[in-house]
Amino acid sequence: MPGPTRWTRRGSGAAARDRGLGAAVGRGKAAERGGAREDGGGQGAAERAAAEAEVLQRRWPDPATVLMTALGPGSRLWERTQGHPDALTVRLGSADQLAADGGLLVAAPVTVDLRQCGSLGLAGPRARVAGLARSVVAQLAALHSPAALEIVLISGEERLTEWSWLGWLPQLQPMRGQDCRLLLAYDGEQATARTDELTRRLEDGPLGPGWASASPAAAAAAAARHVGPRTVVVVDGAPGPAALHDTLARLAASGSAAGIHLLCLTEAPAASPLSPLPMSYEAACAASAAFAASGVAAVLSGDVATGLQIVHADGDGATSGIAGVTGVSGITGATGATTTVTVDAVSAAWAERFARALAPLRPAASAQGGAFGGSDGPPTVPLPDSARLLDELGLARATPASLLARWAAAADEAPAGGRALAVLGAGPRGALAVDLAADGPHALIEGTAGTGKTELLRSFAASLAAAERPDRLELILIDGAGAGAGAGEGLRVCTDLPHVSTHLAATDPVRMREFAQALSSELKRRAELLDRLDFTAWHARPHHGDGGGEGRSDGAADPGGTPGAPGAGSARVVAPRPPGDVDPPPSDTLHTLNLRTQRTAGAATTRSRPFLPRLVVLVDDFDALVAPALGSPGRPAAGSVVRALEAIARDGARLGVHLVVASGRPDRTADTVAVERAGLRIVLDPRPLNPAHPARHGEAERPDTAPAASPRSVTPTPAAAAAPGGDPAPGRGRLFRPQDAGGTPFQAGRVTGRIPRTATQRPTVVPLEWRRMGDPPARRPLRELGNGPTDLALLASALQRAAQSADAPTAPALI
Ligand SMILES: Nc1ncnc2c1ncn2[C@@H]1O[C@H](COP(=O)(O)OP(=O)(O)OP(=O)(O)O)[C@@H](O)[C@H]1O
Repeated sequence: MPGPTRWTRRGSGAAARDRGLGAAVGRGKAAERGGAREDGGGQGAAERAAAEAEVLQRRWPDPATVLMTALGPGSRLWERTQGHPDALTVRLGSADQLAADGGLLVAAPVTVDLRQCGSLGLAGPRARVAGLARSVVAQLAALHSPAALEIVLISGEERLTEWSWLGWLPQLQPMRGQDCRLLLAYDGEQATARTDELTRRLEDGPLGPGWASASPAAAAAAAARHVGPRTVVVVDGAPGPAALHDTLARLAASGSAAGIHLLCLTEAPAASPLSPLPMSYEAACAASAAFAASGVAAVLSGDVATGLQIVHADGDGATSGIAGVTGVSGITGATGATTTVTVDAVSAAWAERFARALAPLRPAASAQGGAFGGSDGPPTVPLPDSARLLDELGLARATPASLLARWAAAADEAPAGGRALAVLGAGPRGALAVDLAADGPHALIEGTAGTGKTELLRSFAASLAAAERPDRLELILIDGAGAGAGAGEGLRVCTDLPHVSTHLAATDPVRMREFAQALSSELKRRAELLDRLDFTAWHARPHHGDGGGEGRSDGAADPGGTPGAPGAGSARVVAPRPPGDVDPPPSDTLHTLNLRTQRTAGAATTRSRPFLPRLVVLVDDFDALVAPALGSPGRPAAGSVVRALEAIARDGARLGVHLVVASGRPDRTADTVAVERAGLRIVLDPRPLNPAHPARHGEAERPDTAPAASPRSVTPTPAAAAAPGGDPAPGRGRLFRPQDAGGTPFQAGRVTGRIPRTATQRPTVVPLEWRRMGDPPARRPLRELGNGPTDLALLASALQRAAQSADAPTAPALI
């Protein structure tokens, strides 16, 4: 950090002279001087100078123009996009300046480019420095959109009212997944949260974890290369311990390497004969370490502190001008002595009016590209510790009517053949969904023991079922470990879903072989039926007799109808699958509704078209099928089941058959076709992405660096078993789509939890206090009904009733 004694002032050789006259008077004097110059220099130079001054005024608008821009809103609103030549350049005031050709630029703007100076300190008597700071922040907010600039305030409770106008600015909304309502800090805890968020970005930036000790040259070089949105942090009397002040000082010195610029306010006597500039500057440095570390400082001057002098922290600008500062070199007065700058300042009422005008404005969606989060869509939010699938599905109160509406919408929107859409849970931008038809065709879930694979498969099944009618989507469930007596049969609870035609537990070799054979026959049947078409094309093709594609005719016109318009003939008639035994349904609900009776040959044969729903086969403990334990009952037949599944992996895409497998031992399954052909990969791993920061907020934004989160490998680690700082959080994972190397983090939605007491979704009322806006938002605690039904049971029951009223039968069981 440069010492306070190494300073350079710009703008005055006579600090005693306080212009303090306001712009109008200043302009009058300047005009006189300009007139004198005209006599000697000719009219042409004066006119050129006037025109040049006007251009400069337009380029760096004064406070009046800034306010009009917000109130309009004017065409200049948020004009400074990333890469704009004047981005992050703020006007501090105005001064008469000499043009290159000798003309006088009257009251031309004096500006500081934060990109070049890194951070800017503002020092002076409190009331005056606050007025200047308001003007600077308002310029930034008017000229830079929230997509290009975020503004953070770190202050103390004593400034609560003073900065309350910031609450209206859209730039204070958290856009990088910060865990707060607004980017504010009024106490030590909030200030620590904000500085943690900022320092993380530096650690992840070009200087890496050693950013704090990087040389000024390295920081400046990294800052020059920075692309992307910027952050201006207003530091005004930061609360908290000394360590926080040190961090702020380091941020002031090196933050620009990651696009972070501090605006540090501090109270100091105005530079005047009583307190010469060096003394005022040093007083300010002593009061604030962040101020001292700022690349450039503006110290108010004069008896009434309406002047301004600019100090460069390392003194390099002494002879050659200060990099990033315009308007102060060559300043001259009538006597030829350098003059002070007349400071820009606005009142609190001005700022309030300005900020309220911006409050309702948001950047157009087209302007958001490349902003925080890097892509279109809503801003990122931190992932919750747990998520309820039904909430993520938007089915908090799953009712048959809501499901019927969903299915009807699917018939309208989905491509021919229907969709296989599954919401996995909460993602950084809301519910995270995958479409097996579009993104798959197959999916792989990997994770060590207890990471939530079985639960995710259940949620996968439940969510697929909520998205499509049972006659358009069939589910087959396989418990690969199949230890018997319920153990290892984690998917059995899903057999209540009306879409499930068959459940196989790998316990009985005879049944397993039958199943494998039936599955292979089903593939063959589909291949024959489709002929050379693929599944979607087959459903889209015009049918003889009805003139329309099946995909549209079923359900679109009549959501309650049977798939395939009755009476339509198929080019090739293939016998529908014969009904077979199914595992005895464990559920009372199922018995009550007796939906399985619909899976009779009668139900199938009344359809004039062959029954061809999309089929998803979900397999838990796939590794146990690939490498069955010695002595496990299913071992002799496991190979036949695996071969049938591999046939799906190879040919399923064309046949409308998808595979979703979960493996706890990737080392055993890595070479299987099922794994190789999985377009969607999900890695469950409860560890924080960077163990050095267990409690990171906004990890959703982080690029993936942890080797265990690679889409191809899961390595059991002790850290996986227990996330530091608390219990392990099962269900935390990352989804890797093709061409998505970093993956998308998510918290898997739980579906076997008990229905929460709050399932009725009463509104929650939370008092919002300005001083608490920097806290994490209040979240409604999820309290489950201790002995109530599970969400899965609630959903299954609603699905059954919906299927019944839609007359949408399930496919006959495979065996
Ligand atoms: N998304 C989730 N939210 C909350 N709890 C979960 C979630 N997923 C799983 N759990 C809980 O974590 C525990 C382990 O889950 P699960 O059995 O699904 O893990 P697994 O990876 O299949 O384990 P194993 O490989 O040992 O079978 C269970 O108690 C389950 O209720």
